[in-house]
Amino acid sequence: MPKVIVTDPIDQAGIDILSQVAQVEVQTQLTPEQLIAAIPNYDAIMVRSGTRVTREVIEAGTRLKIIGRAGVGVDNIDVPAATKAGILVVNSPEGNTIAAAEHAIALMMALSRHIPDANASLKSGLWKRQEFVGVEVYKKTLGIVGLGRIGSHVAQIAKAMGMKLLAFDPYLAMERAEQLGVRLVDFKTLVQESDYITLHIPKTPETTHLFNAETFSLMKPTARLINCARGGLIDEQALYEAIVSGQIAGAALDVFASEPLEESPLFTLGKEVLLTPHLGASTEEAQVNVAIDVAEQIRDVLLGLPARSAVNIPGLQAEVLQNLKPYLDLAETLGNLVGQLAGDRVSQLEIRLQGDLAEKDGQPIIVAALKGLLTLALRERVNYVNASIEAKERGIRVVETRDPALKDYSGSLMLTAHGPNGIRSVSGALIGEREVRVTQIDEFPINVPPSANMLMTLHRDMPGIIGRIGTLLGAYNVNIASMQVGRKLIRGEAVMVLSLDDPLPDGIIEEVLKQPGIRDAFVVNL
Ligand SMILES: NC(=O)c1ccc[n+]([C@@H]2O[C@H](COP(=O)([O-])OP(=O)(O)OC[C@H]3O[C@@H](n4cnc5c(N)ncnc54)[C@H](O)[C@@H]3O)[C@@H](O)[C@H]2O)c1
Ligand SMILES: O=C(O)CC[C@@H](O)C(=O)O
Repeated sequence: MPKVIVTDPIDQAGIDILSQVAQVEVQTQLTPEQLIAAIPNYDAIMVRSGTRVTREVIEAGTRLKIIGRAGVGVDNIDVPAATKAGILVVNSPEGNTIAAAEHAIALMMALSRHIPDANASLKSGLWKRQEFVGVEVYKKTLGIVGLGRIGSHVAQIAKAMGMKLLAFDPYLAMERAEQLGVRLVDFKTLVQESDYITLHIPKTPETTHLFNAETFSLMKPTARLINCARGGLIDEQALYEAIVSGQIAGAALDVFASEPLEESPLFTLGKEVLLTPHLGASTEEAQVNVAIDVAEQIRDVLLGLPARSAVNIPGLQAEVLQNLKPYLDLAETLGNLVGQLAGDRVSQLEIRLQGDLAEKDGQPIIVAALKGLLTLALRERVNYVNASIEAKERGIRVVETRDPALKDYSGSLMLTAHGPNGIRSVSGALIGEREVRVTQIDEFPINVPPSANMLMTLHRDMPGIIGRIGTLLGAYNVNIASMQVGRKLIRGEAVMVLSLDDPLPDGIIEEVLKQPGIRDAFVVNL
């Protein structure tokens, strides 16, 4: 039974799902060193934001197939290292959207009305009404940086509260902003015109310290900044100085450059600063959502099914995989076959999508073909996650071409590889819905189903050749399941493909090559 380790508090609903297919161990107090020592025993790890899944953890995780992040941000996971190792990373892109958006709004309101300080003051026995006079958000301008899932929901709530909305999101279509009643502006305009600014962007090199001393100098002295997205988007020291100097009015932060936050100059400030310990996703509902969402994906992947929210194989979403599955099998088979023909160190692979297949998304089919090709060298170390990276690292140039006019099958695929054995090509198609057929090898038309043990010859078409090969295999006690010959001209060059019930014993290829008329012979395992 596979083993899954859960290293952050996860709702029981998720543990129950994992337990359907795996032995689950919950260990939420591990040090980084203890995690590295433990990880070789597990097939999957499930985390929230509390565990750092570093390169060292990934490299030690020799059995790992999947890393599940019960939440959105994957900045605590070394995704490139996981991709390189062929480990799938999945998250829950929507499970905590509402929770995070509501927390941002809660922070904005609590900051505006000094609720935490007023509460603490009253509980300490004081009745100070004058000290906690706040400001209204009605008719104020809210600048939303990042109008994705959470930013959009914040926009909807803020609109209902009577706020004017601006957004900065260079990757968003104008129509989407219009639908939400938000004016898309450049960053400087947003910073200068907003009374409140709320951040809903990922942390990337481009967004790190987006709010720094220079940004604060552009903001209104009455402006307040909310960050419920990621630590590191704000230069916290510069924020402290901007508040102390009166450059801006205040800030409410849920996330910090270093977590858990143990010391900060912001701790010394009063009601103009409001801090929560990364609680954006901490609602009962969100924790159930993300736990179920990610646990289901881990369960499915351990059962050999696709994941619906894979972070490191964009383009291979579950529905796409389901629809394309027969074609992925075809591409993988042909990739493997053409690799065996072209020899080690293929420098270029051309993938030609023909007929109806030319209308489909080529990316997953290319990945499957590369997986088939690289399986020859990398065996089980290559998969859909790392096939493209491994191909790139090996200097394999990938060329995608399309020929919708070719209608010999409803959809067919031709792969051409440049390798030490020259430029070799194979074609294949699906018979019915999902039966793979190899339909051409180099220039020779054939029609063979792939099988685990195959013998292929290139030879001169001449009487007696089929009989001699049959007799030779018989002498080695190898049973022939099916045989196909393809040729372009009578007594010209030809190809023979035999599907065998038994593996070919060592030394037989040398014997085949000695037969008259045989130009080349290969064992092919598909
Ligand atoms: N505090 C929490 O507990 C909590 C909970 C959930 C999510 N989050 C964080 O909130 C953030 C937003 O999550 P989401 O689900 O809305 O993500 P999303 O991917 O749906 O939206 C992000 C938006 O940011 C935009 N964007 C990217 N780079 C940008 C840039 N340089 N400038 C402006 N816009 C940019 C994208 O175009 C996108 O529209 C993430 O960082 C996520 O990790 C925090
Ligand atoms: O795990 C958490 O509670 C935080 C999750 C949040 O930061 C996210 O990016 O989804």
